[in-house]
Amino acid sequence: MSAQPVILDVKDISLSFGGVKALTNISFDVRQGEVRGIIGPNGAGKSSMLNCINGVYRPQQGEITLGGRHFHAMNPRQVAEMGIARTFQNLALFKGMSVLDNIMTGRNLRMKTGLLAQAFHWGPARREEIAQREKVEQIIDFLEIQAWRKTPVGRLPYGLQKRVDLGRALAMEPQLLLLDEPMAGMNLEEKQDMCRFILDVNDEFGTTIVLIEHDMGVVMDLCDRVVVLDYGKKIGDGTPAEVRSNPDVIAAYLGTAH
Ligand SMILES: Nc1ncnc2c1ncn2[C@@H]1O[C@H](COP(=O)(O)OP(=O)(O)OP(=O)(O)O)[C@@H](O)[C@H]1O
Repeated sequence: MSAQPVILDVKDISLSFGGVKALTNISFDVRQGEVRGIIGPNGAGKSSMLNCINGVYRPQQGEITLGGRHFHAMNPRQVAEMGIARTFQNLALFKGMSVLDNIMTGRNLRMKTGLLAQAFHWGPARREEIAQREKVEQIIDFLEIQAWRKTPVGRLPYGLQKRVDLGRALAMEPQLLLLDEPMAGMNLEEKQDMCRFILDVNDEFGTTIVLIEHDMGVVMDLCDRVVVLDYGKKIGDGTPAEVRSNPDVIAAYLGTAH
């Protein structure tokens, strides 16, 4: 793993909301093809970190280097065009729309024909839609959700909705996938399924993954390397075995209810 190039380099990022320091001088890197975890107790700054990477928050200090390009802050559109997709802690799906249509929304950025041509199903737009549909069907097969293709997402159990959200992100064919607590709120079986899909995405598509997780056990099973945050500061960084035996990490986790 250490031979792989760094594709995302986070340097000295600080972010405050008024008087609250959400992140203080955070630096870490992500290597191509790895599963990188960000863990930490409640309010540690995990979501804030992800939101700096995907351009939702603008840090007051620091720099992010992505694929060799330096940014102080990015906008979400730029981020998507650079091949970063994310899933959300609170699902961002269209509940009344089918599984298929929800995943199709992830293809928008890849559509070449204009909206007007799409609306009228003109020749090239029609052909493009068929090609896009094929890609979406592949993702549906991959995630084993064929049986619910036409079901409105709002009617599915939570674990399956999370899988559809992953499908929407995969439809963007990302280089880097950011997962915000992909296992939160799931029962044990749903968690095991999601773990398997995350590892399969990493394995079969070679997608680099950064994931936020509360549950130490999950991270230990999934991640190649882990960053540990506590009160906005980095207190650990290394392999799961290294961070698990780090006294600062142990203290931070023993000091909370996790
Ligand atoms: N938009 C915001 N406005 C004000 N304060 C914020 C905002 N977003 C985050 N914070 C604060 O920044 C700190 C870090 O929050 P963040 O959500 O990043 O932590 P987290 O590790 O993701 O927590 P959790 O595990 O509970 O999701 C917290 O003190 C939080 O209250």
